[in-house]
Amino acid sequence: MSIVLKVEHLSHRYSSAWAIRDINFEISQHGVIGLLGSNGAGKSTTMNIICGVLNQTEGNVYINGVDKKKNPRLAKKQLGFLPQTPPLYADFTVNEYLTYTADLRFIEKTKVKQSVAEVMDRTGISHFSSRLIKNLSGGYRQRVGIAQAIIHKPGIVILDEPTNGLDPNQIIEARKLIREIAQDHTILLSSHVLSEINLLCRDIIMIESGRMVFSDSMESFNNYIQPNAVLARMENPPAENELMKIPGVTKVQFLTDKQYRIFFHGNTAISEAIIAASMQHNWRLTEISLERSVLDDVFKQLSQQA
Ligand SMILES: Nc1ncnc2c1ncn2[C@@H]1O[C@H](COP(=O)(O)OP(=O)(O)OP(=O)(O)O)[C@@H](O)[C@H]1O
Repeated sequence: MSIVLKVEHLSHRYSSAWAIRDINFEISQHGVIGLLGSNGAGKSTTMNIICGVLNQTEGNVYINGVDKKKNPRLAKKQLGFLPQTPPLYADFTVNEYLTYTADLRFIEKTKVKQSVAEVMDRTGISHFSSRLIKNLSGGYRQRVGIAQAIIHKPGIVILDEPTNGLDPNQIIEARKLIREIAQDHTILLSSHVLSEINLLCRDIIMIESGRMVFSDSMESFNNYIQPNAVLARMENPPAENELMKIPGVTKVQFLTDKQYRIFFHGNTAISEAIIAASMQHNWRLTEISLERSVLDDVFKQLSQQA
């Protein structure tokens, strides 16, 4: 299987401080790969280097086998990029902007019109072709941003926090579009939200404080990370101190007057204990599920296991 993106011993230093140190990974097939890390972990720095916006201090990036340092123009031809702030021109119409980006991407003059029409269709923005970008909603602007990233049909598409700042409906639409695009592109997508990566990605690369702390399939990540909270709903809800009496429970958070996040320590049979207590005291438990998405705890677990 051919390797679409290879990152080798990548490090970067801004003035005196290192932002990333010795990042290594390979991506070799279609689908979405998640780059997870908290704010300031080094996601944008890594992506900006891969895309040629920033030159690394150390290490190498190969796109479809092409060394980005030695042959940047050829490497960048095979890559599409949506930075955290989409590079849109507010006073252009969608059609004008995409025609301009087609030109920047060296699409042959005779094929520009067709490429713009195709990409607008692909990203669901054809009906806004003549609208000024400044008059589009956030969700549609993001679609235009994704359209410019795939107009030249690159092998790999880099999306830096693509759902950040969108409202819940726009997030659902953006995820749907990303899944569709992933059918014939490899996508590297960054986020600081674990549930986002969990929903969209096949594989996960996790960085923290500039270091890579995990790289494997989403499935192994979920098996590796021990759950440490339970989400529960009770129709006859007990007081916090009643729940704290269950062995292993360390903290109780009220989400609504009937819903709780119950943190526990080292006991995966906690659900059984909560169910038993609910039966005994008639709390009328109607929903219960294990939660793995509290990012700070994930980092803590990974650094303890490293
Ligand atoms: N231009 C810069 N000059 C100096 N330091 C920088 C610069 N850009 C980023 N940094 C620092 O490098 C580290 C990594 O930042 P980076 O933006 O790559 O993280 P991130 O994971 O993308 O975070 P966020 O999700 O907040 O964008 C941070 O400590 C940040 O403060």
